[in-house]
Amino acid sequence: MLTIEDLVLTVTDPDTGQETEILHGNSLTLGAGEALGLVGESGSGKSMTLKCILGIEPSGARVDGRIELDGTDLLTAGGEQLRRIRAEDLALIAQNPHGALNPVLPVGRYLIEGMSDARGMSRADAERKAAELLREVGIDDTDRVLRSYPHQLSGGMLQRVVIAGAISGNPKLLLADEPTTALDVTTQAEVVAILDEMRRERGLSMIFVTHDLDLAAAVCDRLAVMKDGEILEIGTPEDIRDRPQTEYTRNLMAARPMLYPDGHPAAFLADVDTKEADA
Ligand SMILES: Nc1ncnc2c1ncn2[C@@H]1O[C@H](COP(=O)(O)OP(=O)(O)OP(=O)(O)O)[C@@H](O)[C@H]1O
Repeated sequence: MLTIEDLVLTVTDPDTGQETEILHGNSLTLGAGEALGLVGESGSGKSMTLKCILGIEPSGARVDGRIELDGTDLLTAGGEQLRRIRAEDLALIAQNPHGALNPVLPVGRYLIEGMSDARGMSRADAERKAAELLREVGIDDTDRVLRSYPHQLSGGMLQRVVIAGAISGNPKLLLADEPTTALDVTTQAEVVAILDEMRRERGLSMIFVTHDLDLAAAVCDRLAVMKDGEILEIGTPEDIRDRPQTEYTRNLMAARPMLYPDGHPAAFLADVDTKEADA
C-alpha cells in the first residue's frame, strides 16, 4: 500500500544557503495491514521520513524520489487530492499527546468535533462514537474523560485519547512517532499493547518509529534499521536479531535493554499484574 523509492531530503540553511542532505535515497515498502518499525539512534532520520510522508518537512526543504500510497504519488499529487489523503488516509500519533490536544478545550471536543467536522456526523452520533472509541482504547469512565481538560489527565490517558482520535477517521496508515517515549514504563507497555491491538483488529498499516529495538520487534512485522539518514537493512525481527547484516545493527542489538523479555508488551504487563497481585 506504501512504496517509498529513493527518498532524498535536502535542507537549505536560510542564512548561508548551504544544502545538507538528511535522507540519502531510502527505499521501503509496506503492505496492507503490515507494521514496519523504523529503528535507530537519535538523529538517524526516522522522524524526517515520517514528515516526508505527511508532507510536513521543514520549510525550504526539498524532497526527491517517490512516495506512493495506494497508487498516488504524494510528492506530485495536487493540493486538494493531497489534502484529502492527509486528512482521510494518514493519521499521526506523535511523542507528546499535548501537541495534538488543545489545552483550553475538554478532550471530548477534540474527538467529537473531529468526527462531526471531518465526517459530517451528527453531534449525538459523534458523542456516542467518541465514548465507544474510548472504551476500545481501555477507558471506562468515558463521561469524565470526555469532559476533562488535557492537564487533568495523565500522559497515558491522553495518548489513549489521541489513539482513539487517530483511528476515528478509519485511516489506512498510522504513523506512530515514538508514541510512548514520554510515558513511564508500565504505561508505555499498556499504550503500546492497545495501539497494537487496535491496529491488528482494524487491519491498519503502521510505521512505528522508535529507538527501542525490543519494543519495535514486539509489535512490528518487519524492522528497518536507520543510521545517519540511511536505511541500513530491513528484515523480520528474527532476521535482525539472528542474522544482522551490519556491524551497526549488531551493536544496536547488544546495547538494547531487555525490557520485554517475553517478546511482547502484553507479556510484560501480565508479569506486572502477577507481581502486583503477589504484593
Ligand atoms: N528543521 C530541520 N532543519 C534541518 N535539519 C534538521 C531539522 N530537523 C532535524 N534535522 C536534522 O535531520 C536529521 C534527522 O533528524 P530526525 O529528527 O529525523 O532524527 P530521528 O531519528 O527522528 O531522531 P530522534 O529520535 O531524536 O527524533 C538530524 O541530523 C537532524 O539534526
